[in-house]
Amino acid sequence: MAQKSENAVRGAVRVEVAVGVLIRESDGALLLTSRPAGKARAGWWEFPGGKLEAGETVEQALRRELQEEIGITIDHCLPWQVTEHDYPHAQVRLHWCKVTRWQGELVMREGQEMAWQQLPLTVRPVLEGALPALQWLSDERGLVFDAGAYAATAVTAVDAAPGA
Ligand SMILES: Nc1nc2c([nH]c(=O)n2[C@H]2C[C@H](O)[C@@H](COP(=O)(O)OP(=O)(O)OP(=O)(O)O)O2)c(=O)[nH]1
Repeated sequence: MAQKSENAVRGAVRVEVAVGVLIRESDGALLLTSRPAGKARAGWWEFPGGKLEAGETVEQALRRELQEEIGITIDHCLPWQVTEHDYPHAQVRLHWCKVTRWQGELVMREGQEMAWQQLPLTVRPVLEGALPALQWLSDERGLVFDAGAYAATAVTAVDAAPGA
C-alpha cells in the first residue's frame, strides 16, 4: 500500500504491457530479444511485447507488437500470468502470454538482436520484470533458477531515458 500511495503522490500511472513467451515447438527454446537503442534499458534482454494502446485487449496488443517489432503474426496466445514491476522509469503491469504458433519469418524491425534460448539463458542482463517468467519456466522444467545470474553488473544511465 505504501508503494501505491507513493505512486499516487508522484502521479505515476501503471503501464499495461502485453508480453509473449514464444516457445519453439521442436525443442522448447524461448525467444529473447534485446531492447532497441533509445528505449530505457537499451540492450537489456526481454521477451517480445509492448504497451497496450487504448481499447486494445492483451491479445490484440501482443499481435500488433509482434507484427511491428519482430514481423510475425500469432494465431493465438494463451494467457498465463500477470505481474507488476516498478522501475525508476515506469511502473508496469505485465500480462504474460504463451505463444506456440505463429506465421511468418522472424525479422527484427527495430534493430534488436534475437536469441533462441534454453534455460538457463546465456544472454544478459535481463530486465528484472522478466525474472518471474524465467522462474516459472524453470519450475515447469524442473530446473534451478538463479535470479542473480541475470543482473547487470552496474546500473547505467539508460535508466533515465524518456518514453519507456
Ligand atoms: N516487452 C517486454 N517488456 C518488459 C518485459 N519485462 C519488463 O519489465 N518489461 C517492461 C519494460 C518497459 O518498461 C515496458 C514495455 O515497454 P516498451 O517501451 O518496451 O513498450 P513499447 O514497445 O510499446 O514501446 P514504445 O512503443 O513506447 O516505444 O515493460 C519483458 O519481458 N518484455
